[in-house]
Amino acid sequence: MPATALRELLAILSSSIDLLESTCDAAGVAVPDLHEPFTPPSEAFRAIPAAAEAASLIGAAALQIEAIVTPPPVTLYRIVGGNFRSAALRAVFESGVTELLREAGPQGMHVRDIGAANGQEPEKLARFLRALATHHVYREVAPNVFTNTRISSLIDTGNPSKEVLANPDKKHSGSTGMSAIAAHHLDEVFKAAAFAWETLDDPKTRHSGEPLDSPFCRSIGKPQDLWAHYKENKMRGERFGIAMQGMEKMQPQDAIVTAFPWSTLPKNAKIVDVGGGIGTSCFGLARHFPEFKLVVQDLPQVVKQAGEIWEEKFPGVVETGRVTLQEHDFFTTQPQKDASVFLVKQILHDWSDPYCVKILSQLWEAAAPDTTLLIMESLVPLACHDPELDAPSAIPGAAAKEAPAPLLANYGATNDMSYNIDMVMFFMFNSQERTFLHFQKLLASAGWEIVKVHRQAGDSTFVQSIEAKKVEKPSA
Ligand SMILES: C[S@@+](CC[C@H](N)C(=O)[O-])C[C@H]1O[C@@H](n2cnc3c(N)ncnc32)[C@H](O)[C@@H]1O
Repeated sequence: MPATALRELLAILSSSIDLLESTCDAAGVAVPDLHEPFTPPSEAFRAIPAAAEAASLIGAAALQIEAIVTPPPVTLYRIVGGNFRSAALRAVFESGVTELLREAGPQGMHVRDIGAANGQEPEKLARFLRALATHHVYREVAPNVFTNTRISSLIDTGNPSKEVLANPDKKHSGSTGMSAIAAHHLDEVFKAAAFAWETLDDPKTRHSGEPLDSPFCRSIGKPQDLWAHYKENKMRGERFGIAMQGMEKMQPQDAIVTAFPWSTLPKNAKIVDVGGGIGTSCFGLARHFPEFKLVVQDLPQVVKQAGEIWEEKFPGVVETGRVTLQEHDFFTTQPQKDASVFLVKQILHDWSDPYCVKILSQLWEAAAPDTTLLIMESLVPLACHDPELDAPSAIPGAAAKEAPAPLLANYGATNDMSYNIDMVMFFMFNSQERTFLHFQKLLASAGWEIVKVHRQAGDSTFVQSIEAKKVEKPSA
């Protein structure tokens, strides 16, 4: 009798669990405990490529088995009801429940006591928490008594619950940034998402790539892009700055250091982080390559925030001139003409193709012949095998590792962060994440040629780095 998909998936599951356990045993690292709070060291196993691959296969196989055996309406409603759970998470998160549960410890806290501390209605809290506990975000350890899990602890600001509740606008200060990115997605992105169909249904905005035709603009009821919105809404703007650090936390620690062979550059190389935000990428570079000259460019209000954060993290480094924080609009002439590397991380995904060409053209004008353009973005994989990337001439690293059949080639929902971010880009900016071939064409149109794609060990990250060199600009 031929093996059924279920049996094939079980075989993948079983051999991958064996491999994960033996690899972790050999390396002396543990497979994380779902009930323990998240800590960065608990992710150590994922730095071992074999363990990371085994974990991806386990997740992909388990989710595919689940899709086969679960009643279809239940699976459908996991999608339909995604926003219901987002709303529940926002309610418990914004009312300081995660911090209260951290302080209560592993025995948990009764919703009555949570309500007494945060002023919320205990019964409503219990309903939200239970819905989330069903997905391992929080845990009901006894009737109406909840604790954090590895997942819910990710959005712990780490600050005392009293401070979080008394001063909610400042609660992300000093956090890892994960709480801020989640809060950003649960707030302005969540609301923008609700207007996706209205934007597509409207013939005036259906085919547009203009930022002001985004679902976000529809959600706030005015033609104002996110950056202008943040100038007006200081809390959201500051939260976004901290959220960018959270973005980094979703990737392997110091992913920037392995994103490119930095040590091949001259000791005093100048790295220009274009649209660098508060300079999150440069934190890692500053730590590992103390002789590099780092320039972080962004809009004025972000540069101001960056100044405060750099002073806190690396006191005095800006005064030494090792790190320059520069106000610069990347649609205008690039002032740095002697860059070894133009680092452009998670910028192009904010803009539709015609805008990206403008940004890339400014960099092309300022680049020396040996300047490297390093773009860090998600290279979105197809959900099936990508035959276009089979060609022997394909650029090294262009093709993502694909999962074996009968798994989805992209490892399914265990690897869906790039699709999440792609949706966010549409909601907020009317822009997108791109496939490798899309990037290749886009860069070529602005005079850049991709020479290599650097992928992280195990490729468990959702941000890859695309190395490109300046070539002749195609004639218009
Ligand atoms: C998604 S964030 C990425 C930040 C940073 N590269 C990172 O990965 O942490 C996009 C950044 O682009 C900046 N930005 C938007 N428009 C800009 C412009 N015209 N010139 C320079 N920076 C801009 C925003 O202020 C924001 O910091």
